[in-house]
Amino acid sequence: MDTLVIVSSEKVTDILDYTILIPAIEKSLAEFSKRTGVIQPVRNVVLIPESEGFLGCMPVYSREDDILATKIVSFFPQNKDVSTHHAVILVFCAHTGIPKALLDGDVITAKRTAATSAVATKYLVNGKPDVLALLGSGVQARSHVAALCELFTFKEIRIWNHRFDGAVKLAKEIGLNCAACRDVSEAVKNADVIVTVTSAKDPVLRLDWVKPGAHINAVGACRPDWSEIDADLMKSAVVYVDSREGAIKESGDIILSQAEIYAEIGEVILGTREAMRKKTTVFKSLGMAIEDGIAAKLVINKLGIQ
Ligand SMILES: NC(=O)C1=CN([C@@H]2O[C@H](COP(=O)(O)OP(=O)(O)OC[C@H]3O[C@@H](n4cnc5c(N)ncnc54)[C@H](O)[C@@H]3O)[C@@H](O)[C@H]2O)C=CC1
Ligand SMILES: O=C([O-])C1=[NH+]CCC1
Repeated sequence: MDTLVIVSSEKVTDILDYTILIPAIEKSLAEFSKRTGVIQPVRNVVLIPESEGFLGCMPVYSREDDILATKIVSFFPQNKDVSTHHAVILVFCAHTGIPKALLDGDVITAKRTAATSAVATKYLVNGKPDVLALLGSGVQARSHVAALCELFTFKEIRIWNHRFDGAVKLAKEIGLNCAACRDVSEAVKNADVIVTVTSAKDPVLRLDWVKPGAHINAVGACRPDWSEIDADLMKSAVVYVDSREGAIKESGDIILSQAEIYAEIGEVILGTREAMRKKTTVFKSLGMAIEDGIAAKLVINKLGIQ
């Protein structure tokens, strides 16, 4: 085996800028929805009952992008002093199958998920958004603020968390235009963009709290029996997903509510499905291996890894 290069989270952080990541993710979402050059099975998951978590394996091949890679990601929701998600991404030569690089996947997972929501918001938000509401105050909440602020200038950012001190801490980090809220209804009132990034297994966001025409990035609840969004909201919104196949197998928000999927976000980017900006829209994100593969490729290209 040729030398396998190990890429640390520090290196990934240095290289992976949203200005390059967001357009690359946009292109890869479109590529995925063309159904021609990307082979990506639905995540294979081993459940770990003791910790109510899982280990997921996410392989992908993209002919167009010359990517052969797999992410392995763990989710231990009860972790207290360490992160709840950990990941590595193994990149292979797409022509020989020789392993090339092993990258830390924590930062890539945080940034590519937020970049994906930023792309979905760009296509689905109704006009220029002033108010952003985040439900959850962990890793993804932080990366979502950074990615969304790359594309939009919010007058107000509101944070709710099931533990109020988490919301207060994040609000202080973000600064002046940001407030911690004690209730979800207060956080999302008149919000133009809402991001749900919690480890909740039951709905935290309800239909009657959401402004008609708002755009919601529903990022948590990645198991078929978990949900973050109540069924009435799911059924009344226009629902977009990253992958139809993934959503009908993994998303409790969709399975439990029986909401209809209108389109993949890649189809909107391709122009084959409409962006219903004036309606309330939900982008249900589960996370795709092609997002990890593209992000990993940006990093290894920059490092000159052949
Ligand atoms: N769609 C995607 O591509 C990805 C989705 N995720 C999901 O996003 C969510 C957030 O991930 P991270 O920020 O990395 O996790 P984190 O552990 O850093 O943050 C989780 C947040 O949820 C809150 N929380 C925990 N239990 C809760 C409950 N029962 N009800 C309400 N809030 C609760 C925590 O206080 C914390 O603010 C998770 O559901 C995770 O699985 C994570 C990575 C990728
Ligand atoms: O795509 C991803 O890496 C994940 N989605 C849900 C948990 C981790």
